[in-house]
Amino acid sequence: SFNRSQSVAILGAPFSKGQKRRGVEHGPKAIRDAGLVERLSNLDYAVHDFGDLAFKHLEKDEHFMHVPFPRTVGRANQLLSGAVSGAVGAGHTCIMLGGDHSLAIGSVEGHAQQCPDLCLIWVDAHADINTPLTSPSGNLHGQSVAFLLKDLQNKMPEVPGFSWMKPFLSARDLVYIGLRDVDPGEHIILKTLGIQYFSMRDIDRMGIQRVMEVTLDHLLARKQRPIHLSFDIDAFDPSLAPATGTPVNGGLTYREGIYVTEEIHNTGLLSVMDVVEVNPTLGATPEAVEATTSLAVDVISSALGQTREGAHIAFPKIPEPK
Ligand SMILES: CC(C)[C@H](N)C(=O)N[C@H]1CN[C@H](C(=O)O)[C@@H]1CCC[B-](O)(O)O
Ligand SMILES: [Mn+2]
Ligand SMILES: [Mn+2]
Ligand SMILES: [Mn+2]
Repeated sequence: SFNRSQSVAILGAPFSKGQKRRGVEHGPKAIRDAGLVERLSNLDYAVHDFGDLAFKHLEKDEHFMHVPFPRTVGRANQLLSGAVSGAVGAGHTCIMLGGDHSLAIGSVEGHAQQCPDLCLIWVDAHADINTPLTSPSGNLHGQSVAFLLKDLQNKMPEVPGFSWMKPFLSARDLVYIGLRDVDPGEHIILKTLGIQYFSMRDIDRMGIQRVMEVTLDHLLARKQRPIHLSFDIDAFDPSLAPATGTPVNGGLTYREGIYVTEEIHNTGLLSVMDVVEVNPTLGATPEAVEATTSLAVDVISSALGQTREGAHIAFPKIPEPK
């Protein structure tokens, strides 16, 4: 059976072609510069930083319909898939630092190569479940989930660059938390597929404790299995995470976001976590960038076991004078 490893692998994915704003490719460096490795080393993990993947920009990469850079995005995700599969296969808990949210295609696919029974928790202001036929922008960071779901395959065209993969996830194995900006095409997909989601209104009604209880029961009650947590920093309120490409008012409080990751840690089943859409060039001030990057470090640390009540690994008992 699956048990959480004591070693964590950090994978940097400096990639931006799933959307149109420059700068999100600098996310991995900005999150590391906010002290990620030190913070994780203080927890009971061996930390292996695998560095950043080297993505190639493909010269000939014409639009597919209104979708930009399909082959570049597809190839990047093919590379990321192999890296995530390797890290999980080597027994690490894997932290993937984005980069834009199109990277979840490769991250979840690579994870599923090792853990085909994985479940996916998508924390985001957005559903990222447009198909090329419903997408208002064509940007692939708003379509990631549509590439993963078996239930959507007769609604998906063949997108150039993605022939290396096939869909593997069932709609029942996915839960959304934090939705507050869902496109019409996404809404009909969520309703038609009966996908379990908790919008910001649901969080207001139920409270985050009940949302997590229902989420983890929905995904784990029948069978314990590895969790893939795909965390878009724009799930947080823009007052907390301003340096991101598609901010939407009325997001998660700091305490709600940390409660989500504490509960996921406490399952002992976290296997891969994506932290995406940190764009250090979009902060209005250095303080705004720092707030966003340190929030990313906090949420990763919490998912890996940092607790608000403290811990005493270093002190087996209260020290006594000689
Ligand atoms: C684009 C603006 C006008 C809108 N408020 C916005 O953000 N919209 C979201 C929702 N659907 C859009 C799309 O599919 O292009 C945008 C994707 C965001 C992707 B994500 O990874 O950041 O979650
Ligand atoms: Mn988002
Ligand atoms: Mn997203
Ligand atoms: Mn975003």
